[in-house]
Amino acid sequence: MSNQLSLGWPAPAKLNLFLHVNHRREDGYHELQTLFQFISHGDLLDFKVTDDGSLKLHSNIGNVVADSDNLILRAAKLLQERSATEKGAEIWLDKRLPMGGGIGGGSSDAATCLIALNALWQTHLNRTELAELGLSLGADVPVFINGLSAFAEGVGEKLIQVSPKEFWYLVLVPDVHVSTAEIFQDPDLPRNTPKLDLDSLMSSPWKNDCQELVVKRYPQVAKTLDWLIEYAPSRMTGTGACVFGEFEQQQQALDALAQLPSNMTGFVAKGTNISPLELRLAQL
Ligand SMILES: C[C@@](CO)(OP(=O)(O)O)[C@H](O)COP(=O)(O)OP(=O)(O)OC[C@H]1O[C@@H](n2ccc(N)nc2=O)[C@H](O)[C@@H]1O
Ligand SMILES: Nc1ncnc2c1ncn2[C@@H]1O[C@H](COP(=O)(O)OP(=O)(O)O)[C@@H](O)[C@H]1O
Repeated sequence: MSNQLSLGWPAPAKLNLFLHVNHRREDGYHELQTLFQFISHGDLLDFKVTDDGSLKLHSNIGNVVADSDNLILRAAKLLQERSATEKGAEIWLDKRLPMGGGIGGGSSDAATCLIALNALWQTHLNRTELAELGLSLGADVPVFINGLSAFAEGVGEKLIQVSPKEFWYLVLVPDVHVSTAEIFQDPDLPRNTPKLDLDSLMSSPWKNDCQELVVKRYPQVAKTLDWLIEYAPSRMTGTGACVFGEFEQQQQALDALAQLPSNMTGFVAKGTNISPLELRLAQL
């Protein structure tokens, strides 16, 4: 595989179909219960394996963040260290997902990088080992490595496979950045939703415990959600700012998108319980 281009590795976004905050731990992190589903919209990565150990990232939007902070380069470096491979890579990122919107673009890029380079470098780590590496980069990385929609507990690392209905979603992207750390530090965040068993959670109405607070703090999120809720059952994903409405048919979601005021942005995507990354991996 050396020095060959390997094109079209998807890094799909995720939605948190529900998100419950159960408890703040001694270390400040929060115990969550959440349901992750992938959607058919994401970033795309291309790779060229090199023999000199160097790592280089190019992107359609220039510097995504400083190289030392970029989750793609951090993931590649971790895999090099863990496997002691002497190989390197040139990586091209086609960034399509909004950053910091609660749809997991950075985490998904990191997961795709780990899965793709593990295959291309032939470093032979298994999924559990890759998920462990990924967790050190972010709480949402393991679910992207696993590649299956999942119910998650802990800080997101304890995963149980589930298959929620694959709706069509209209995802709206409010023009505001919501910091995950800031929301989890806010004294007004409710953090006492009782832990429930999976069957009860799947059959109760789904909610996001961060939504009320984010809506209160960020009028742009409130306005966007108010608009969307007229068209479909709608909620916020993660700690925001993105919100999603669920539709039975693609056309219904597209019709709503066509009505979107010019000062709002969004896209239509399908919920998918198997990550598009799995399908790409199977093509090798
Ligand atoms: C809550 C979720 C749900 O998907 O939100 P989104 O980021 O997707 O919006 C994620 O698990 C977020 O994971 P991730 O984005 O990796 O969070 P991190 O960077 O690890 O955490 C940022 C900060 O948020 C707080 N934090 C994060 C996760 C958690 N379970 N409890 C916390 O208290 C911590 O203060 C941490 O320093
Ligand atoms: N490759 C990357 N893509 C996006 N964000 C990245 C990347 N590498 C590092 N980051 C940083 O991670 C933060 C969270 O990214 P992202 O996963 O998009 O947010 P969220 O989890 O809220 O959807 C960004 O604000 C950015 O500073």
